[in-house]
Amino acid sequence: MATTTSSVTDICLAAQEASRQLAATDSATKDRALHAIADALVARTPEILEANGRDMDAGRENGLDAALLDRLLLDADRVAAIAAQVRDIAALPDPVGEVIDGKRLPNGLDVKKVRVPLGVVAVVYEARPNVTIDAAALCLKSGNAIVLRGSSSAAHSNAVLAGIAAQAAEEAGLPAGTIGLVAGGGREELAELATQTGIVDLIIPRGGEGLKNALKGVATVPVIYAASGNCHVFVDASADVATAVEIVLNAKTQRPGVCNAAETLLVHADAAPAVLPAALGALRDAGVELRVDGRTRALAGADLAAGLLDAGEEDWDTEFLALTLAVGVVDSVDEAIAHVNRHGSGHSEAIVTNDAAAARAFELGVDAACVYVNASTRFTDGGEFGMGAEIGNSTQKLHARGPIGLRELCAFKYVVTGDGHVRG
Ligand SMILES: NC(=O)C1=CN([C@@H]2O[C@H](COP(=O)(O)OP(=O)(O)OC[C@H]3O[C@@H](n4cnc5c(N)ncnc54)[C@H](OP(=O)(O)O)[C@@H]3O)[C@@H](O)[C@H]2O)C=CC1
Ligand SMILES: N[C@@H](CCC(=O)OP(=O)(O)O)C(=O)O
Repeated sequence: MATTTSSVTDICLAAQEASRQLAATDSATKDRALHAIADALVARTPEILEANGRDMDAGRENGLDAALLDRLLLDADRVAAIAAQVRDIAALPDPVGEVIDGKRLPNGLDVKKVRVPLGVVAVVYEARPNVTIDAAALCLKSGNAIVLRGSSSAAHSNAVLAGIAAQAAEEAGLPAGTIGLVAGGGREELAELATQTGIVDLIIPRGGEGLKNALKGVATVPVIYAASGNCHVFVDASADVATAVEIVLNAKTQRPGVCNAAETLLVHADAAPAVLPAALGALRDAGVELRVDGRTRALAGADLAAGLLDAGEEDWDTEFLALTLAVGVVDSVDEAIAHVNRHGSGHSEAIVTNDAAAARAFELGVDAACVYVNASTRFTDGGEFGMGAEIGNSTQKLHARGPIGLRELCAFKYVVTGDGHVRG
């Protein structure tokens, strides 16, 4: 069963014990466990919804806004979708044992580079209960034990979800400790988890810059940050106006509260007279608050100008996570790249262009996990990338970048086979 009363160290030690067995567990057993989890989630939906109802009541009492409540909410359809995602993960190829590289040395030694699980993965995440199951399923499939630490706002939902998953996994033959949940205390659990040196192999904090900063000073175990997304859409001089409007509208409004939503629109000065009135009009009609620089205001037209706010310097650095967008005009692709690299958070960046050279310059120049050419930033997602799901989107460069899926939850080892070889 998922543990909620043991100490953080006890939960991590149990996970470590489990991880040793999981690393050698065959694909069929892992897939059977994943299907058992999916079945149990569907069968025990009323229990999940009852627990989620308690989190929702507390969220309303604590004044969580509508977007956060929607993120927290589960209903029967959402539980069914979570279960379906677990089955999708089961259907993916097992990354463990995959030979990434191999060669026969001149001395006859056979050297294979083989994908292996990391061991124990700890995940700290926001008040989105589906992450409990997505993360557990990805870790299980990749042969890792997981220690979960969700938001206290989702504590009841997470306890039931993790409990169901842990029980189903154990009944399907996986070791106790495969799925652990830390949920007994407050934020100090983060430091406890992040200092389990020699027990936890990786911690993934999925959340905002506050979480990232809280970890930075204390973590002694390896960390992959799945942090904030200050994402941009740059409309180049050659862009088609209708395409540009559609992409920026999608990137900003399709789900404004997520990490891959756009927060700034940059427009090339040569395209601005045509693009800005169309884009700003569409964004305004979609309810977006627009914070603009002086050049944007001058080109917006009288009809739109009255509703525009002036952008302050801090707006270029702000992840609004809401229907708010900063808008500016730049004179070149290079200026756009420089702006993105200065203000972006290394998450997802898009260029809209019909010029191959501009696209190439943006691809090469922008330092981010995902660079889009003529597509919305909203695609940064493990599910959308065909990875089944994601633990989060890494905003750092080592060892994973962008969606963290099965392969990113693995390391590798060299398996070297000889025939009585000794080194002379
Ligand atoms: N790159 C990615 O994959 C993703 C990034 N995000 C980013 O997350 C942010 C939105 O999420 P938000 O709701 O703000 O999540 P938070 O960052 O506030 O919280 C996430 C988790 O971290 C904990 N936490 C937060 N701050 C601290 C701290 N100082 N010390 C210890 N624990 C802490 C929270 O605990 P508790 O709630 O109990 O306080 C929660 O479990 C956005 O910036 C978004 O871009 C979101 C999803 C995916
Ligand atoms: N990658 C996911 C978004 C992840 C995310 O940002 O989640 P959250 O901040 O909890 O709403 C998607 O594209 O839907």
